[in-house]
Amino acid sequence: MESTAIAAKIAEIEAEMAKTQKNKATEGHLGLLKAKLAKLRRELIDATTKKSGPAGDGFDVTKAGDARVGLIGFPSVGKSTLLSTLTETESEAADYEFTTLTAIPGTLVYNGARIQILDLPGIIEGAKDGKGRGRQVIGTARTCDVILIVLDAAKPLPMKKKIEHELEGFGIRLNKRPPNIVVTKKDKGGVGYTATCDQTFINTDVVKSVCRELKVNNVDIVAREDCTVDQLIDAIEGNRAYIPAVYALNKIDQITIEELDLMDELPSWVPICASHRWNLDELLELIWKKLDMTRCYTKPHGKAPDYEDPVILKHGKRTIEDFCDHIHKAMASELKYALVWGASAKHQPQRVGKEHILADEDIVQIVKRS
Ligand SMILES: Nc1nc2c(ncn2[C@@H]2O[C@H](COP(=O)(O)OP(=O)(O)OP(=O)(O)O)[C@@H](O)[C@H]2O)c(=O)[nH]1
Ligand SMILES: [K+]
Ligand SMILES: [Mg+2]
Repeated sequence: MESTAIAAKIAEIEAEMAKTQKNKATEGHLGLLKAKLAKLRRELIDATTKKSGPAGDGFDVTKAGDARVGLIGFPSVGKSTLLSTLTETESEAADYEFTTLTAIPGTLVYNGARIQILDLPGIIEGAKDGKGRGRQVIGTARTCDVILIVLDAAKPLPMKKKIEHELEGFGIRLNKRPPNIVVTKKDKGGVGYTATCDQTFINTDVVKSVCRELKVNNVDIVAREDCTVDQLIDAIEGNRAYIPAVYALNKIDQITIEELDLMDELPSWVPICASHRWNLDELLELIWKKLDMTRCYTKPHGKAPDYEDPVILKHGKRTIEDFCDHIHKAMASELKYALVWGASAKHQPQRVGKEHILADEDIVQIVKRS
């Protein structure tokens, strides 16, 4: 199917879902519609990727530094103003929509880490289905370690919902973890389903019809937590990007204190004013927390630790071996043991091997085999 035909079909199903009341009797039908949607969206993503090659997935900007943060939002919410404020890069800002037409990278050094910030064109409703440069923007969002959703503080909620809908439709899951469902595809034997705990939303019938709709005919599925149909579909599809998100509510200079007080309550939200540099410290702190990176300081034998230039380790890659790999390729194979001072050490220093997991701000001395 052509992209536009797929997009039309998607809109049709979304309309039917909106019309369908949510209750026990319609659960199966809704599950089926969700599976249909997932399949169409997969086709749509494939159509984009195949037509324009690998770069067509997003903008052609090389990843640089220790992490990438992308600015996503409707036009004119202040993304470019924010990029220019946070980094040395100047990205044109103006009071008309679609000022920014491509991805503009800037760099920020925070806690010794080099963070690439990507200013992106504004997205609009229907972006995931090919409107404007939306699909390219969302494709780029998939490559980010944190997505910074920029909203206008004057009307944040409807915008937030719409943007989340666009990102979700492209397989991005914000501030969520992958569901605990084990999916094992196989060559024959049909659909097998078991659950290790009580299930509120799914059962054998639901699993079978969802699999049929997704054209996954031979598979074993084990649900290891109480999961929704959406989570089931995500687990079967398997190409979801689980990315932490921060919501920046920009232009708080234009709202009242009372309105501001209400917003402070929401998790992952930071009210800011990019043009006056208000509250950017809190924003960066939250981004840093969501990036979940570990700083480790090297300590050459007989010298003080180097606090200026930490080794930055990413989430899930924080062993001594990862630390060695960061310094140079052969280091891990030359390692005899390491001495570690800090939160991960049982005593100061602790002598550890390759598998030891480091904590933020640990100090590491590598001892090589002679
Ligand atoms: N009052 C106020 N205006 C702001 C703030 N931040 C940005 N603006 C203004 O909002 C307008 C849009 O800003 P941009 O930075 O171009 O917004 P954008 O999101 O990059 O827009 P597009 O690239 O067109 O999607 C400009 O006139 C900015 O000066 C803010 O914190 N407060
Ligand atoms: K603008
Ligand atoms: Mg812009």
